[in-house]
Amino acid sequence: MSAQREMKEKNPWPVTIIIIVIGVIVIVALVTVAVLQNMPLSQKYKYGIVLDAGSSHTALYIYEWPAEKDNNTGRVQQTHVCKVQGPGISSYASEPWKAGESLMACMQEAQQRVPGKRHLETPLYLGATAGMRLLNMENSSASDAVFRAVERSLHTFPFNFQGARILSGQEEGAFGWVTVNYLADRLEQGLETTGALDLGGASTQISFVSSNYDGSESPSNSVTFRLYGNNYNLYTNSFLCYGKDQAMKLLLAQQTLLAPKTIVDPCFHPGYSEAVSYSGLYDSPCVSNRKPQGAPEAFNHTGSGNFLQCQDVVKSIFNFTYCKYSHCSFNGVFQPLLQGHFGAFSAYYFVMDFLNLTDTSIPLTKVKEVISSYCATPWDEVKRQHPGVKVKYLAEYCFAGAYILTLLTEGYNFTSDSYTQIEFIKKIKGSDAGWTLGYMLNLTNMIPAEAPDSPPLPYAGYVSFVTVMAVLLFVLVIVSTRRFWLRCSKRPQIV
Ligand SMILES: Nc1ccn([C@@H]2O[C@H](COP(=O)(O)OP(=O)(O)OP(=O)(O)O)[C@@H](O)[C@H]2O)c(=O)n1
Ligand SMILES: [Ca+2]
Repeated sequence: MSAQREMKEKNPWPVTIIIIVIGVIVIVALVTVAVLQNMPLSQKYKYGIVLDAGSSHTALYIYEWPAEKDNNTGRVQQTHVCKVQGPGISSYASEPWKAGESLMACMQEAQQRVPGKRHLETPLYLGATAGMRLLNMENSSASDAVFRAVERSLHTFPFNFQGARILSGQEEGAFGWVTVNYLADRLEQGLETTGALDLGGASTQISFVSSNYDGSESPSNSVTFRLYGNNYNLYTNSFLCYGKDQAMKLLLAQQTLLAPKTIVDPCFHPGYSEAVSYSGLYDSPCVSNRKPQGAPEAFNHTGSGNFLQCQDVVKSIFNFTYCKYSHCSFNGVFQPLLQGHFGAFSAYYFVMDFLNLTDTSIPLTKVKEVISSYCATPWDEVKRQHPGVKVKYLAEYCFAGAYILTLLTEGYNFTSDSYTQIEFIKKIKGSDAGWTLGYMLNLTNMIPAEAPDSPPLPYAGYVSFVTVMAVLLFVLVIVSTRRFWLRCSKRPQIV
């Protein structure tokens, strides 16, 4: 009996096995709890909706971001875009209710796309740009009526509607810059920023950071931001009437002064011929003061497809003669020296993409040759070659190509070297380049002024650290237990 007890007391294994089992259970429990407790929550998303009420069209964008990273560095991305059928809301000045009506289909789509339980908290914004700026200048009660109609429609949806308003040109430029740099991760990482070039239908914006610009020379062109702990002094300018459609009106108005009945336009294809009404041409404040006295009802707009002559006429809509600052772009507007990389979007992209000229390593001389050859192509042949493209766009790509080149090189002073720093873009990482994302990020305070604190270890590092430490601790306990038992078993037994 006493010999059996002795044997049991000298054999350490049963106790060691129990300790190992308990130890393994403790480690597994410890690591599991630590990992689960600190694991990013299962992906729940929040949403935001922005309606871009541009001069030529309206588009609805839905953005989403991980719910738990609300006020942090969580990636906000575009999940859906809906193109509103019909023209921009400013075109409904004479029947404002139609402006509200036009948004219904895209809004219904948004209602389907955003999960029902998020509807009430989802902010909805409508921002109008140059088309409404012009309508407001021309007839403010008509622009108010359009806004009332649009607001009435938007209020019928269950979202958190934050209002409809006209953005200033400065906001439009600055938020386009924020969008481009946010999407390319340049702000969070404090990298050198990319400039933004936006060509709309009625206005065009240029925004960039230049190290020789502190904002003092022309304060109205300066916007300052503090984002993720960095200060930015942004130069931005919006040229009202220098969007693609209004610039074309300036060009036509210029030419009708010389030939009021038939203009032979070098920026349109040979064989092109359209009747244009004077009232349609002069319906915008960009040109209304130039309407010739006793103009006929309509004029005949024909094309000759001559790129060099087209460039000359295009140049005539810019004023390069006066500048009260150290440097100017055009029309006496201050512009610091260009610096860095630029993203060019909206009509810059549509036009250059159509002309197969988005590659900016193509030398400017070659770019001119390509546009020149497109302009010289007879109109019938152009239509035959591009049956799927809207005829209005097709007719205007010759003018638009010449206009973009003139705006960039003569207007903003891009050289054959700095032209290569431009990238014609539509989307960045799946989200459209444009002012809407920057606008929403700003209004929802989603870009912090200071860089957020981050945990000392990334999640994977944290998990590895906890596991290694727990295993080490376990090995230590086992080794100590075995040593203890071995020592006990070697001690002389008192019988
Ligand atoms: N495939 C396309 C699509 C659009 N356009 C033209 O691109 C111009 C600008 O379009 P957009 O950037 O959508 O202008 P808006 O936002 O409507 O105008 P704004 O920003 O001035 O208010 C318009 O003249 C339109 O005719 C084009 O040439 N080819
Ligand atoms: Ca626009």
